[in-house]
Amino acid sequence: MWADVFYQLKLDAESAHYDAVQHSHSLARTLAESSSHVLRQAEHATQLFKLKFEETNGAVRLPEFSKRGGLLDSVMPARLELPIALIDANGKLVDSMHGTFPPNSANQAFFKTLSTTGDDTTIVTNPMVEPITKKWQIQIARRLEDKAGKFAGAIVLMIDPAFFVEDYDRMHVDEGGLVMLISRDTGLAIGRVDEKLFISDTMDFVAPADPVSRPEELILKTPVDQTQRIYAFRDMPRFALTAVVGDTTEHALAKYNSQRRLYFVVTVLVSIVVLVFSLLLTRQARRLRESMRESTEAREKLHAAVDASLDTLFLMKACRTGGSGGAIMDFTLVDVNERGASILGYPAAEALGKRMGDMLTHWRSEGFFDKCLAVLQTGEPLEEEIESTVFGERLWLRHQIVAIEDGVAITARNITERKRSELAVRQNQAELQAVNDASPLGLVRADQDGKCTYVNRTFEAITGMPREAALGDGWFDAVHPNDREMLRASLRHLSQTQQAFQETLRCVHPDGKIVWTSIKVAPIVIDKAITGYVGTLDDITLVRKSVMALRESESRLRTIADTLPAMVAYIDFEEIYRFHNLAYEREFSKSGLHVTGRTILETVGEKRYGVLQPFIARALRGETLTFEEEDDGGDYPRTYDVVYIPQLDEDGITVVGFHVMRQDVTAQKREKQQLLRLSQVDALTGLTNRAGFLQKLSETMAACRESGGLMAVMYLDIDRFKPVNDTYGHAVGDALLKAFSARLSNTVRASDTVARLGGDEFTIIMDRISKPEDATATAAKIVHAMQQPFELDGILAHVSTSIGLTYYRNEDVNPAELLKRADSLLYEAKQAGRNTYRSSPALAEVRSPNAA
Ligand SMILES: Nc1nc2c(ncn2[C@@H]2O[C@H](COP(=O)(O)OP(=O)(O)OP(=O)(O)O)[C@@H](O)[C@H]2O)c(=O)[nH]1
Repeated sequence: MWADVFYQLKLDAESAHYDAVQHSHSLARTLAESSSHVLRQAEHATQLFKLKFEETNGAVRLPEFSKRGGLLDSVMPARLELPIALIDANGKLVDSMHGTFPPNSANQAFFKTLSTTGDDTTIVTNPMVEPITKKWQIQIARRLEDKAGKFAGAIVLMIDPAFFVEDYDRMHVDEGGLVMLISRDTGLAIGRVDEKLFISDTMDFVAPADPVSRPEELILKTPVDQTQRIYAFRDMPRFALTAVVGDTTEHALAKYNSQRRLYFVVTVLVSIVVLVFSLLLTRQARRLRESMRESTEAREKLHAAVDASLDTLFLMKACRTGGSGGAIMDFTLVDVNERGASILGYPAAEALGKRMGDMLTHWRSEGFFDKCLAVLQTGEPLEEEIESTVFGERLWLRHQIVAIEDGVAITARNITERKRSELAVRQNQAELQAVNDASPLGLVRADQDGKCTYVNRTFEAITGMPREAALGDGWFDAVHPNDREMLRASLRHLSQTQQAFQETLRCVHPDGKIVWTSIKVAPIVIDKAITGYVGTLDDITLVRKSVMALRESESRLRTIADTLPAMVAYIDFEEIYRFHNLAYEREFSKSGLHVTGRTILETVGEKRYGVLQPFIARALRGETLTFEEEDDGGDYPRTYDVVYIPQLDEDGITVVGFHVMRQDVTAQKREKQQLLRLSQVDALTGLTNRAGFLQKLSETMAACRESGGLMAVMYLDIDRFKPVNDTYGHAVGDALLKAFSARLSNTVRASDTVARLGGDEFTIIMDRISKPEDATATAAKIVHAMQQPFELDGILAHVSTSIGLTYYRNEDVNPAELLKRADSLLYEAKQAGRNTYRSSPALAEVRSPNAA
């Protein structure tokens, strides 16, 4: 359609163009004729002048010729005031009007031609620029002769070409149309567009675009203005001019363009309509194809489904005696799937059209025919599961018989497997029943409302309630009245939380016997909803008795343990307190601790645990041990006697924990230390006695060995003490001993140990002396101090002392030997006359001023 439209438009365009050319050509012809007419009239005017000139023998003049109503006015309107000139035979300007002419034209070509040729013709020049007025002019000149026929001059008439194109209104040129005269020889052109006159000396044009069909058309090489036009021309051969008229393309093709727009609008509308219809048709066609494809697919699927179906499918039509209306004697197979055909033992194609009675041996004996007949006659479909013999094998079949038009459709499925599974399930259920009944636990199942749906034999035995009585809400009656509310509350809580619970409750037999049971109930949850409950019931009467006995035993044990003053605890292998008595609780509850369940480390803290850990490790290795634990964590330091006794497992080997017995012995220890201290003090003088001295000596020697320091030991004896005793009595002797002791203590350093070994013998331990001279100086000081008399209750006693002084520094000597060494030196001092000291020569020889 579009091709036709374009083709038609092409034809119309050509036709419109042709018409435009013809129209322009017609106007050009009019212009050419009009212009030729004017030029001819001008020629005619010159001829009239010539005639008049010759008639008047050269007397006629221009004003007379050009006057209104004169000769010129008869051929050319005088009002045009055409420039006109009269030139004599010498070329000299005789007269002129309405224009400026050269005074002499003898040298001009037209004059020479006219003067030399004898023809009575006009010379019409190409348009040219008039030298004086500078206007375009066409000059028309004619030879004048005298009576003798000799050249007498020339009449010259000038016509402005604008005159030809100004009068274009007669040509009905439309707005924007162009009217133009072109000089074929010079290319000079004058034209007009609307009111605007234009002159060009370069107007050029080419041959028509289609010289065959439109020979009148003309193409301008250089456009006159911006307007597109269709030009046509008409030659004026006599005057070497060409008349050109151009109609605007817009105007010339207006009708065509309007028609083209109409074509387009109509074509577009038609196209849209066609397109819409096409789309609708395409969509309909696609839907049709789709539905056909779906229908084909559905049919194929149905066939495939029927073929692949586990069901056998038979379509049968009634086979009657004597044609339609007769009694049905059998059914004829009209359609069957592959599975059905295989049961019949024929390929499907062969089986079609055969009677069922001929193909199935049990057709009538197993009642199939009668059933089909009944369905066909009553219209009631039949669905049942039957056991049948197929190819000698007993199979379970589920079949459905539905009436169709004058026949029946049978679908049958082999459900032997399912039937066997059901049997197996029933078998399993029976076994499960037996297992349930054999279970030592009572089992109860309830629906979502808590109504009992099942109990096993054990439940009956435990509760003394028969199954029938337990069903529904009956099972609650088996529970002791005091425990029923608790059970109901637990079931309510379970229904809200879906969390299983376990409770201990009592059951009451009809004879009043109480059975303690542990009941555990769990919900059956499907898709987050409770669909029922399962509970187990365990007879714990015996266990409970044992537990009660155990609790009683434990209680007794606790009572005993709590009455003990000692702290008693049991700690397991993980070092966690599992048991402790009241004393233990008192001890640790002071710091706010609850010990049971905590580890030893958590209970006693890191510091004490560091001390205890080695003992704990030994106990857990199976060692029974006793140790003394010092605790300085309280208000005052305390001492405990601790016993760890490991606890062995039943195998007698594995240590599972240990018992702790912890007793505060702080008071006993303090008493013991007091006794010890007293046993080492001399009763008379209050100084350290021999035992205390020997212990102190041993300790000081050990410290010296360790530090490498120097120590000194002095052995003193009072000189001539016996006479004091003898003279003044024993009491004075005692007083002297005390005074001696006091003076001795005052003479030495506070850190030195002064001891009385017995009688009048004393010792001094000088710990950590820097050099031997310190000790000898002290010995000398003592000797000197004791030379002073002692005033004893009015008695003045004069005694002195002798000293044996020895040293010790990391030697292999025991305390007794060291003391002996000092004693020997004392002896030496005595031997030396008393009142002096003797020291170990090995270390230093220091003598007092009185020393011998
Ligand atoms: N009053 C009193 N006398 C005591 C005590 N113990 C011992 N004696 C006496 O002290 C005397 C010690 O005598 P000696 O050291 O042998 O005699 P001495 O007179 O000091 O002689 P020298 O040591 O050789 O100068 C004895 O007579 C003892 O009976 C005591 O506890 N009190």
